[in-house]
Amino acid sequence: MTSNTPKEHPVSNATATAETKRPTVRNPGEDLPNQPLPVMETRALNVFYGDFHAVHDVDLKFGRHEITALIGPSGCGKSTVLRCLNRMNDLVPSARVEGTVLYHDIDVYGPKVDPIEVRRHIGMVFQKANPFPKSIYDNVAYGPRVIGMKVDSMDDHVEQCLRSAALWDEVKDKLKESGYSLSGGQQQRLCIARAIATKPDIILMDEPCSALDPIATSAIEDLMLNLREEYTIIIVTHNMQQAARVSDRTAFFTARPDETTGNRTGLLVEFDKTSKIFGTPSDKRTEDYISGRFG
Ligand SMILES: Nc1ncnc2c1ncn2[C@@H]1O[C@H](COP(=O)(O)OP(=O)(O)OP(=O)(O)O)[C@@H](O)[C@H]1O
Repeated sequence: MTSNTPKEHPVSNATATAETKRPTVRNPGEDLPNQPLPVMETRALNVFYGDFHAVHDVDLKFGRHEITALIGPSGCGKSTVLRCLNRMNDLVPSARVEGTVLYHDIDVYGPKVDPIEVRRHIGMVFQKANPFPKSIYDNVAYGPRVIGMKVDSMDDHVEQCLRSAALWDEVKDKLKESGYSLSGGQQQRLCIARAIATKPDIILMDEPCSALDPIATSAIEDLMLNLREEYTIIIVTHNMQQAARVSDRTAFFTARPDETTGNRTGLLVEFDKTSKIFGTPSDKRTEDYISGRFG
């Protein structure tokens, strides 16, 4: 991210050595500070598509090495908020962002910030697995090569990324085969390996399991809990059980219709520890949603 960007940002994957990794994976919500120690933050985030006000005044803090789930009914702006975090909305011509998005106190929409660099630090995994039409090996090696990332051995790096994505044992004998030859769940893990290959700090996941069966979903959820030891993860999910199973904190959004136009603008209702949101939410709208009375 231009000269403003710290070269060695504090939670860089590159600095996570074997000694600094925690020996066991903690359970979601375990050992959680009351307030997140934010890696990323939105302040009064508003998003418009043309004249349509899609998201209103979102203030959120995403804690380091935590999984934050964004939940809420369809159209409340979860994906829109997620895409603002790594400037993916720049690719939508009608999209306009107001407010502030901070990454390690750097304004990601600042005039000197390069969106490509933002996306290098803040990777993304999409709803539908989208491997490149390349070999399994090249899917992982592509990003590091394109950005000229220095690695001692690309073979070792590819292996490490595939191991981190819990895919190595299944593909180590067919690295030259196409990424398309894998099952849907394996393709999604390949996309996760690809996302971490450029050593991001944060991984955004937009409904990463919605196209997967329960077994593949379970594998991705286990993987997320492991990845959280090194990365900060922000996930959009429609699956409330999934949010409850994997996330440390949950943000519940809803959509409020405009009285004159009827357009529905998304807003953040409540953000708290996941155990609180699913146990004793503070807002009736959250309670209605998680108990299935609405949405
Ligand atoms: N590219 C776009 N152009 C115009 N409007 C958009 C665009 N993307 C999203 N919207 C609108 O913005 C609002 C929020 O959409 P968004 O996809 O962020 O919600 P969501 O909560 O993620 O929904 P879902 O759960 O159905 O995926 C919706 O009204 C949607 O129609």
